[in-house]
Formats: sequence, C-alpha cells, structure tokens
Amino acid sequence: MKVIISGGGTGGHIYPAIAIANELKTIDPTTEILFVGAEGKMEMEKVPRAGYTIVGLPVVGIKRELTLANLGFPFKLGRSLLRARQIVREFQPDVAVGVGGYASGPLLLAASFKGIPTLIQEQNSYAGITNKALARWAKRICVAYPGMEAFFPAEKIKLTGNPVRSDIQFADQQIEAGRELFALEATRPTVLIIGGSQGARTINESIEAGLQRFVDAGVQVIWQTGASFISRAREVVAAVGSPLVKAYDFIYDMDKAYAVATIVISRAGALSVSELCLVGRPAILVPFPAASEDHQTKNAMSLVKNDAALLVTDRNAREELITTALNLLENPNQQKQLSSQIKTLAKPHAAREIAEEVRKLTK
Ligand SMILES: CC(=O)N[C@H]1[C@@H](OP(=O)(O)OP(=O)(O)OC[C@H]2O[C@@H](n3ccc(=O)[nH]c3=O)[C@H](O)[C@@H]2O)O[C@H](CO)[C@@H](O)[C@@H]1O
Repeated sequence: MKVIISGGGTGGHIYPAIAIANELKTIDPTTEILFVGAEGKMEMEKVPRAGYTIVGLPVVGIKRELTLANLGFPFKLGRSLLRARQIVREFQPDVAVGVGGYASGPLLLAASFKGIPTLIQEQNSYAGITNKALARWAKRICVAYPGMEAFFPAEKIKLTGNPVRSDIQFADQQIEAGRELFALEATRPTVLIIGGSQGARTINESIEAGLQRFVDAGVQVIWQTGASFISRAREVVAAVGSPLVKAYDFIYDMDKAYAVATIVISRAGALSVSELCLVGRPAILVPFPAASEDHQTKNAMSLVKNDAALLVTDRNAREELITTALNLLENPNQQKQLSSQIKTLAKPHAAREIAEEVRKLTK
C-alpha cells in the first residue's frame, strides 16, 4: 500500500502525521509512505528526523486578514498544484491523508482530482481553513472533538481523538532514561515547561522573571523555549548559575521529557493537550490567546471543566504562573487528583483507529 501524508507548518500538524505514519507501518511494515510539506517549513526538518522522506511544495498560507502578502497566493498555489499533481502521478498513492497546514491543500486537491480517496485529520475543536476547504472532496474526516458537524459533513466524521506518537504513550517506561538524558537527580521534583512547537513568549518571560524562585525551592527545571528565545534563556540560566535549570530550543525526546516531569507547564495546542492526557501528568495550561477563534482556550477548558488541569491565562501568567506551579508542587494530593482526572480523557487508540480508516479507503 502507498500513502501520501501531507501538511505541516507547526508541530501540532507534523507530529500527528508522524503518529499516523508510524501506526500504518506497525500494522503493515511494507506500507510505503511519502510526506509532502511546504518548502522552508518545520516539517522539512522534523519529518526526515523521524525517518520518513518528504518533498516540499512552493506554497504559502493565505492570511485570514486582508493583506498585500495575499497577492502572491494564487500564483504560488498554482505552482504548487502543478507540483502536487506531478508528485501524485509519480508516487501513485492508494490514498492521501491531510493533517492541515499549507501543503495539504494542493496535495489533497491533486489526489482527489485523480480519483484517489482522501482522509483529513483535524486536531482542534475549531476547523482550520485548509481542512474546511478540502472537506467536500474527503472520504473520511477524523476529528478529536465532538460537535465538528459545524464544519464538516456529518456522515464523513469519525471521532477518534488526536493521534499521538506511541513512544509518548509509553513515557512511563522512560523515567530512568529521561533522568540520564536531562542529567536530573531522582530525589528532586521536576517542572517541564513546554511552549508548543515554536515556544511561547509569555511563558518564557514569566519563567525568566521567576526562575530564581524554582531554584530556591530546589526544583529542577526543563525549559523548552522555542528558537527565538533560546539565546536569551541561556543568558538567564547562566545568570541564575544553578545546574538545576536546563534550557532547550526544541526537545526531540518528548517521551523522556514527560516521563521525568512532576508537573508540566504548557501552552494548550491540541497535540500538547492530547499528549498530556496520555502521560497523565499534572498540568498548568497557559492557552495562546491569539490562536484562531481562541481555540487553545477551548482545548484547555475541555480539561479544566473536568478538574483535569489548572489554567493560568496569558494575561495573568507573569504574576501567577510561578506561584501556581510552586503551590502545585507542594500539594501531592492535588497532583494525584489532576493526574487521575486527566488520564480519563486520554484517547490511546486514536492513531490505530485513524490508520485503520486509511486502510479501509484503499479497499
Ligand atoms: C500558535 C498556534 O497556532 N499553535 C497551534 C499549533 O500548535 P503547536 O505546533 O505548538 O502544536 P501542539 O501543542 O498541538 O503540538 C506540539 C507538538 O510538538 C511536539 N513538541 C513540542 C515542543 C518540543 O520541544 N518538542 C516537541 O516534540 C509536542 O510533543 C507536540 O507533538 O498547532 C496546534 C494543533 O493544530 C494548535 O492547537 C495550536 O493552536
């Protein structure tokens, strides 16, 4: 069987795509998979690191607001449609999967026009522009939240949850390896700070302002900053001068990072939320308020209303984030409650169910 998986732009689109690919390979190791991404975007580096081949389309996204940048959009779209047609013709997939983001538009269109069945995976409770546009041609739409009939034809929808890489699912087996990788002491609590695949400015600035308080409390800190803040973070860590704090622009071994975390501070991107449910760590979520339709707050609220996570708003983070984290670290009972509640929301079979749906389309 041959499958094209297309999309990307951010980790929240790339990692579910990799999870689906891994699952297809687990079910049938002879499955041939080709990724199609957008030139210059994050997937062009992250997908090969996960062991898959990717080709890039010369595509740019359309901005939601009216801007001059949109003038070049039809031209680039035309070029990437031609390139997508060529890729489809040469690879001859049995099915094409779109995970949202720039590249999945032209690729799924080209596949549909050739009569190849397509499947869309939507990560959020609010559908992305590309996925909405592609829905009428898709045979199947796998979603993570109820109520997606508001965006997609009801008969095509299957509620599977978001596909998470299986190593993250089995993070608990990686505690020792994680301590070694991050050079941590077993006796101290550890805070894992994750800003999503690009890092989060508000979280970074809040941590910068209060890092000394973690150090004074004897807490170990794994701080993922994103590429744009890492040099500043290194200065901050050097100024604090404690071996308890480790800063990274990006963490490739998320299974090990979750494994060693006593608590997690995180943005509320859809995949981060799905992963936190699977690893069952007590979490403080700081939703990114400018995400379209404020969907990160909706993602976070789906946990908070079930007493499965704490929420600190972006606006209050500078004053409240460190204090909330220190209070949670001092309260093992609250940690246990959050952990057991968040686990009830996990969807451990999502990747398998989506892979099965992909395979059904080829029959
Ligand atoms: C700013 C923005 O619009 N963000 C969107 C983006 O978030 P973003 O790309 O941050 O995505 P998510 O939080 O959903 O997922 C991040 C993914 O990257 C991985 N990861 C992250 C950091 C790291 O150092 N290493 C690593 O491997 C995580 O394990 C996870 O698999 O896509 C999500 C899913 O469509 C949306 O819900 C988010 O709103």
